Amino acid sequence: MLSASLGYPRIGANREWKKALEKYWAGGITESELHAELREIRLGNLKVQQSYGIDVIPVGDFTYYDHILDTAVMFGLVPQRFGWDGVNVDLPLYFAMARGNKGAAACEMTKWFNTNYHYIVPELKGLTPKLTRNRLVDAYREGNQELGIKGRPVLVGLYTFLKLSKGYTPEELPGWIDALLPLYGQVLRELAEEGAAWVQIDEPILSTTLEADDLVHIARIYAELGRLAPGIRILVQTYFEAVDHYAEVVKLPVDGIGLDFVHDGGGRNLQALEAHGFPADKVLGAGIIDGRGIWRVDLHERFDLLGRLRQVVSDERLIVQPSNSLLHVPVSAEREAALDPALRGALAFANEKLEELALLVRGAKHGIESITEECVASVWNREELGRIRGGAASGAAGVSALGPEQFARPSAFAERLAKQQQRWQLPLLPTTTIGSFPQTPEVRSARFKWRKGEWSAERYEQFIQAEIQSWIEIQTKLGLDVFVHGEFERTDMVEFFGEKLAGFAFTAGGWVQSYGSRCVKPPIIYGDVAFTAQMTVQETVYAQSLTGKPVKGMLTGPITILNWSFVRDDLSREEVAYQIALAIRKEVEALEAAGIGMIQVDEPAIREGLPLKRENWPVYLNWAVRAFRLATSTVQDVTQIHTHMCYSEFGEIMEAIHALDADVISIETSRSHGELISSFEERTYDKGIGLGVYDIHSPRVPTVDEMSGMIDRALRVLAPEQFWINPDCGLKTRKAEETIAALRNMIEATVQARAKYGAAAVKQ
Ligand SMILES: CN1c2c(nc(N)[nH]c2=O)NC[C@@H]1CNc1ccc(C(=O)N[C@@H](CCC(=O)N[C@@H](CCC(=O)N[C@@H](CCC(=O)O)C(=O)O)C(=O)O)C(=O)O)cc1
Ligand SMILES: N[C@@H](CCS)C(=O)O
Ligand SMILES: [Zn+2]
Repeated sequence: MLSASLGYPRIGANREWKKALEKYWAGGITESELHAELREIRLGNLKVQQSYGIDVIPVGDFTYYDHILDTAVMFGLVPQRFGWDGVNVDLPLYFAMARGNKGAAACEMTKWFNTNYHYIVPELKGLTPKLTRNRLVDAYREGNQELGIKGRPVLVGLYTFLKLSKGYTPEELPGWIDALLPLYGQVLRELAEEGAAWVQIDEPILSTTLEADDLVHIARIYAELGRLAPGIRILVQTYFEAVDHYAEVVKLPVDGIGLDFVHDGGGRNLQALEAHGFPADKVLGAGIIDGRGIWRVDLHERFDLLGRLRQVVSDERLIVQPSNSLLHVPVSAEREAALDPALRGALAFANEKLEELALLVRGAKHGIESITEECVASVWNREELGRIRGGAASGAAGVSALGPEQFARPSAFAERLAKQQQRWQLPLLPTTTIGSFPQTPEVRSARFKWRKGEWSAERYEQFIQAEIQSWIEIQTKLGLDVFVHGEFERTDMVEFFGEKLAGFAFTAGGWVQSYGSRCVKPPIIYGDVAFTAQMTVQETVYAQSLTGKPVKGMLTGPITILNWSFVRDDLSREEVAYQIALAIRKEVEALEAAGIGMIQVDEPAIREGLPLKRENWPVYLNWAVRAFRLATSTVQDVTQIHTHMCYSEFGEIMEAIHALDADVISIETSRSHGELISSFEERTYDKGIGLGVYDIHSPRVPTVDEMSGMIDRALRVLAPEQFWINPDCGLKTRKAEETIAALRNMIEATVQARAKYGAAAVKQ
């Protein structure tokens, strides 16, 4: 029996990766310095995995931005607008695809399955693939030569890659498979020549709901790859859910299959394995340690699971591994000494997970007695955690006592709208932003000084007030219609609320990559969530005191707080969502009582939480919508509830979006080049809506014409009376100059649109 890792966090124990990239982008280090810094992190990652005694160590999972972008670039899939010479994809071009440059908009970015990791969407239209550089050979060679580690290269599977790409029709899919097969074959052959014995090919698409054709294509791909590259053994890796077609998947003509035994719909992979057996000529990669959660396992319980797997698969064909790449968890819990020891003891980040794997393999090889001490400790850890959780006031039980009126606004939308229009007298096509303004180094450093005790709370508060004041002035000068206070006091839109609500803990260094160099520090929900004190009223009321324009209160919704936190595993997610909803509702009510008449409750993660299997969608969407409504329904008709969503494909959940019953919604649209707009073609969406008119994740300032184009496209399917003009998302990642320049252009595009659509609106 061996242990394996499927991928390791790139960011470094202290986010060295992020810091190096950002220094390079800011011109602070040269390209060769960047290469040297990232090389050190990359090799360091391999060494750590080796030091935990992991037998099979992944190579090629490291990246300079995103592994899907790497795959596209490896196959020369560079969209024409970047003017590629067709020879070598250099670093500026690579980063331009991710972040945009002066001449070309960035590629789209979207959620990686149901995680908060975002990948760059490959664009295939009009392109012919070719192998540029075999980056897996480079990675394998480096590990081998520098550290003597004969790693297992990781590659995203051809079918998953194509399914996540855009720019081709369903009829063109077989042609794309044919075009990529020889290239995948060449990559694998070259790896074999370099000495790699195995390759891990990730096909998480196998864990989603598949159509009949999908399996036919997948079987053809792997039959063909086996023929093209007979010298290397292939492990097809699935994760994030059970595979629906177990018998077909394990029959694929490959040498190993990786299955997730943690996130498998309540044991479906295990049931299938026990019912159908496992082919005797294949290796099973058994994902038995949670690669997405952060709780230490009960080693006894995992050992029992391993025992059941060993009944079906012999030890020499069994590899014990995390359920998925450890990319989704922080690096090490070692830094978390400030936490309550009971909580600290129950945490397993990437390194602790590797330790758990090594222990399980040791137990299997030498008998469970060889890990008795660790088994006892693991049980004790979980008991201690239960002790500090306190008595569970179950959210669902609490919710069942709430009447239906708690989940619905007192009046229908049309009635509310009339009262809100009366109150606000907004112009046609009102302009607003999504909430955050630049979190400059000064803002972050002020917070850092306050946290370290160098600044008093009073000084920090004054600093935040000065930022708010300055941005109220900027919004006034720009001529926006609905203002925001700017969220300067927040580290992150989820972590901030986690720090203020009961039931949450937050870490010192629990960072996880979200997209590119941007990281998040998800708070940990370990106990019952409850409101303790007002969280946002002071800053919002202060901002409102400086202007006659409405200032939107700005909160994060229950589903987003849930999805972007690490969540306790002893209560259902639904119950935890209701607990959060009731806490957020208290803040909504406090804002309203303080005179704030527009309140935005952001739910950008609602789509991301959607189960991978379609049959599980209705149940999730039902409780997600109920949680949002529970948080927002007790306000008066004249109080306008806004919500916001970004970086997901929303077309499929329009009905649920409608059911949220928010008065106004803003949705990211421009980074996906306006694709969402077609979802409104049926013209059934009747509430206020702002489809983002520019991409905020790119440092590039969009032109007035580009934004006018977005407005025109949207107004082909939406009425001007319901349309709002706003950027795609919050502006915290942008510099002040970029933000002001882009908003100035947005206002200019609005002025032009009002002139163009105003007359038509009057006529209607
Ligand atoms: C809107 N999005 C969000 C997602 N998920 C979230 N949890 N939050 C989001 O806003 N998912 C979808 C999208 C896109 N994703 C992201 C994710 C992350 C960012 C982002 O800007 N991240 C920041 C980190 C923010 C933060 O918490 N900062 C802290 C700590 C700052 C820090 O590094 N301090 C230094 C010292 C500073 C000094 O001056 O000395 C240190 O600790 O070493 C803070 O503000 O206090 C990032 O930079 O990665 C955006 C979108
Ligand atoms: N209000 C948040 C939403 C981000 S999804 C912001 O503006 O940053
Ligand atoms: Zn957003």
